[in-house]
Amino acid sequence: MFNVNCINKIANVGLDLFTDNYQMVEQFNDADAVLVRSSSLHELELPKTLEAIARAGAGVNNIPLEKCAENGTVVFNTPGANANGVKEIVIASLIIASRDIFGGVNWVNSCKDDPEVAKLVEKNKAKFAGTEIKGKKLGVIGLGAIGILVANALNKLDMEVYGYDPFISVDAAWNLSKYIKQAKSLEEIYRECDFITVHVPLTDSTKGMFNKETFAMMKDGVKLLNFSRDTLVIDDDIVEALESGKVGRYVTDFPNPKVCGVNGVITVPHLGASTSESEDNCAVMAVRQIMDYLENGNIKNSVNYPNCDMGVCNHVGRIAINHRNIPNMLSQFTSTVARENINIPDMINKSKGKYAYTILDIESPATPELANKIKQIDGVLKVRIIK
Ligand SMILES: NC(=O)c1ccc[n+]([C@@H]2O[C@H](COP(=O)([O-])OP(=O)(O)OC[C@H]3O[C@@H](n4cnc5c(N)ncnc54)[C@H](O)[C@@H]3O)[C@@H](O)[C@H]2O)c1
Ligand SMILES: O=C(O)[C@H](O)COP(=O)(O)O
Repeated sequence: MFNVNCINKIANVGLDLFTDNYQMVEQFNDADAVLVRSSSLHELELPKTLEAIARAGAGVNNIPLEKCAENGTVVFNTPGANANGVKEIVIASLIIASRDIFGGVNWVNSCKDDPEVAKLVEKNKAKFAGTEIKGKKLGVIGLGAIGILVANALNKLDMEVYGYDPFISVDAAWNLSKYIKQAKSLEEIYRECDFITVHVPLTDSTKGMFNKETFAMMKDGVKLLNFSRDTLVIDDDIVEALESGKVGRYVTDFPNPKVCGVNGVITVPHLGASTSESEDNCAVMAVRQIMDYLENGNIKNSVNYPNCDMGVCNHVGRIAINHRNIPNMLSQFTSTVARENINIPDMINKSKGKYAYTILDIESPATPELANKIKQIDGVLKVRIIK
């Protein structure tokens, strides 16, 4: 029986996939696997028994990835599962950044008791007029699951789209419309674009990427959309840029006390992925990945361990080992198994950065004694008997 703890609400269509071999538990410390959305796990102690964390979503800055890897806990996310939800809200946001729809709606509501409201509207509507997005230049920074959908969709709405992503994957590049112009540098995006939308993860290198210096390179009145993460943008600098007119509008999915209510800021309550479709997609993907890991030892879409797939075990036993990516690990595993006179008919070993993962299929039942011997090897972080 596997114990699963949900830290945030996870869509039922995902949870319903768990078989009778799984039970939901209230306590994080009792869980073999944890499902989470945006809650921060940074302050939590990780029980040694925690096998997996699945982030039902894309961003994993709320999870201590290295601490999890050291604990032998595999962290998954669900790439692309909520990308369409974000794409659609970005399209809406471009339009609300161009036309004062919110200002107009709020003003009409304030006139609701006036019997002459229809006449008033015709007299005052010019105050809320705007511009169209057709023909304007849009810079998309980060061409992953979301950035690609955004770039292609806005190009179809007749925007001139520039894309920037020095780490673009081959798959992503195949999916990018040939009409998207490749920006060779961020400066090119800043110099050219009327609208900029950012779709990169929050990392040490992207934190604060929008600041005084970068705003200075942008066109006057540029409109910035942030559906990625709060701290990509330096709050004091965006407020100053809005006050000076350098930035015309800032639409952000991440309200905070410094930007809420500031003139020119449109704050959305982190709604990018809050559609029933995105929530369902993320939950299903997260649950499937957890089940495959717990039941078969396979890793798909991990952000701290390598992908590793041996399918379902057709041999007598299977042992899965989370370990450091250092020399001589494999030969120590195989010789430990060989000393027990056990044959290894199949195996796989993959690495990702400092960490690696090995699955050994064996021709005898995997015993706790054998698992313990492997656990003693320096550099091993966790050993699991899968079968
Ligand atoms: N608002 C929301 O509800 C919501 C929903 C989903 C994702 N997000 C955020 O959006 C981010 C992107 O999501 P995704 O699904 O597109 O992820 P993704 O991993 O598919 O794409 C991220 C892309 O950013 C690129 N990148 C990384 N560093 C870069 C840099 N310095 N300059 C340019 N490009 C860079 C990567 O190469 C990758 O192609 C997530 O990390 C998350 O923070 C927010
Ligand atoms: O990174 C993500 O997937 C989004 O920010 C969505 O977060 P949420 O699942 O808390 O809505």
